[in-house]
Amino acid sequence: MIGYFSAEQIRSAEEATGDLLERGVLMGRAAHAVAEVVAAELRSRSGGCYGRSVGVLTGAGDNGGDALYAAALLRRRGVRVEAVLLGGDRTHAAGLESFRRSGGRVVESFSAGIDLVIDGIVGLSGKGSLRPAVAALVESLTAPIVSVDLPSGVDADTGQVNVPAVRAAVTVTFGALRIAHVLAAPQCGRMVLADIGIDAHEPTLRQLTDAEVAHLWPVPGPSDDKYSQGVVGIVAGSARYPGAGVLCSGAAVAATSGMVRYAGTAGPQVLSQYPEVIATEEPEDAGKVQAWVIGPGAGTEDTGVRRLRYVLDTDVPVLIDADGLTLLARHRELVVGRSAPTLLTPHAGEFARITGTELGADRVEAVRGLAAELGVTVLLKGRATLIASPDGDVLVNDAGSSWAATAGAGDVLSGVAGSLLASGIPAPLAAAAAARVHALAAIAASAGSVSKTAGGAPIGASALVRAVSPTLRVLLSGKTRDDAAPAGWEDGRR
Ligand SMILES: NC(=O)C1=CN([C@@H]2O[C@H](COP(=O)(O)OP(=O)(O)OC[C@H]3O[C@@H](n4cnc5c(N)ncnc54)[C@H](O)[C@@H]3O)[C@@H](O)[C@H]2O)[C@@H](O)CC1
Ligand SMILES: [K+]
Repeated sequence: MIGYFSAEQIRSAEEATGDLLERGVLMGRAAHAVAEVVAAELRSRSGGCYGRSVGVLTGAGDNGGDALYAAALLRRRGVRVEAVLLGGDRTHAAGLESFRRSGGRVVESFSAGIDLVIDGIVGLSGKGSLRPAVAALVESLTAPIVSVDLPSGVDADTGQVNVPAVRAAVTVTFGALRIAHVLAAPQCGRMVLADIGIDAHEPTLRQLTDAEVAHLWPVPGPSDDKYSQGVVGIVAGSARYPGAGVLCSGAAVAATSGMVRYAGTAGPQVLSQYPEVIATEEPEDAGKVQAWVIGPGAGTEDTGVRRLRYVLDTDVPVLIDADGLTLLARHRELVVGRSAPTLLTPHAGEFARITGTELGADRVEAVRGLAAELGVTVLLKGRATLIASPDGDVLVNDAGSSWAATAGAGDVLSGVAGSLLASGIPAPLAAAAAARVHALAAIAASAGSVSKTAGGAPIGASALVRAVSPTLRVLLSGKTRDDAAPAGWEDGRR
């Protein structure tokens, strides 16, 4: 499990160190970590440290203090350092003194040809857009940037990326990851987490590791058969959108060894691609299932409402997506008080349709609010997908790429998550594990190989379905012994 913490949680953890914080020990450690990362970047980008030049941008707080102390340490390695003090006379005094003593120069603007910039404008206390003068300077930067704690202009708690904000090549943070490091991951570049001797507990957001996903993924045991592993029913696709039924069913077939039933008018198209699926026209005729997926391409007319009412009246988990969410927005009462879990998987537009208001900057609060209000699990899609349980717990998955931003990719996610629900995995974990595998499959499909992690080409959702199995093969290859289970996750299974 990877934890992400709010600014307040980080401050409390820092305060809990008492003496260390007051004596500036933590800042010294932070500066040391920044200097190490900058030195390594200089070596890899320009072949060494000595004689290279680094520009430092400082604001009015301790973030600038970290940057100035780091620059003083770099000066001792023969790096030329110059600083633009954007915080004026509120610049961190002791940091500035150390910087000056080391031979650092304070300048109005950077010399031509600097090799790298240290961004110490704002960190945890940054709020709102960067001041206009600062913004203009940030926009003019061309050298690679190492951000201290957070890329300036990115909100620590919501991950909101103001315009402009620093786009870092590397971000060095301290003690524990901040929420913005996952919600605004593309802005942060490579993350380095330095141990400065603080302990933060009970993160606001948690992300499953690949090992945890592998551990909870269902694989058939010696006494399993097609029924015992969970049967998922898919109500998706229509005469107008048969493809949604095909993609959703195909993803469900690939995700687990359990059985897939299909209910809708796209049965012939589904069967032509996946003959292992059992198809009927109506969910009432489908036979017993352990979970339902309803909505992708299913249409929003009266038959849709009737089918939605039918599946929500059952006592098995139900995943509602796409057209199902549009119908739900008009009949929210249908999910309230269900005995079995309900999982909603909206994108931002569908989320706004259900809540009646546009998603604001604070996606975590929004998704948590809807989950609590309806008593359901909500998976809000995005580059960083958020999954909120009714009890307020929030999981996150950073997709690591945006290749899955393509038509039909949501249908694939529903199919994968639905088959996990049918296998008995609790809704939040099923949603998070599905999001993780979906993201890994998108990268693999785009790269053309599961072993390649970089490069790639645009993909369609069919390629994404085909990549599910190879992705799982790699993911599950580490799942050999029960004692390889990460602590704390055994209890996650029902
Ligand atoms: N507290 C500690 O023990 C430690 C703190 N550390 C550093 O201290 C940082 C937090 O320092 P501070 O709380 O002093 O605050 P910051 O340095 O994040 O911000 C300083 C000031 O910048 C101004 N500001 C806010 N938003 C702005 C904007 N949009 N544009 C321009 N200026 C803006 C405000 O006046 C704010 O108080 C962390 O991010 C980290 O880098 C590290 O040294 C580790 C230890
Ligand atoms: K910063």
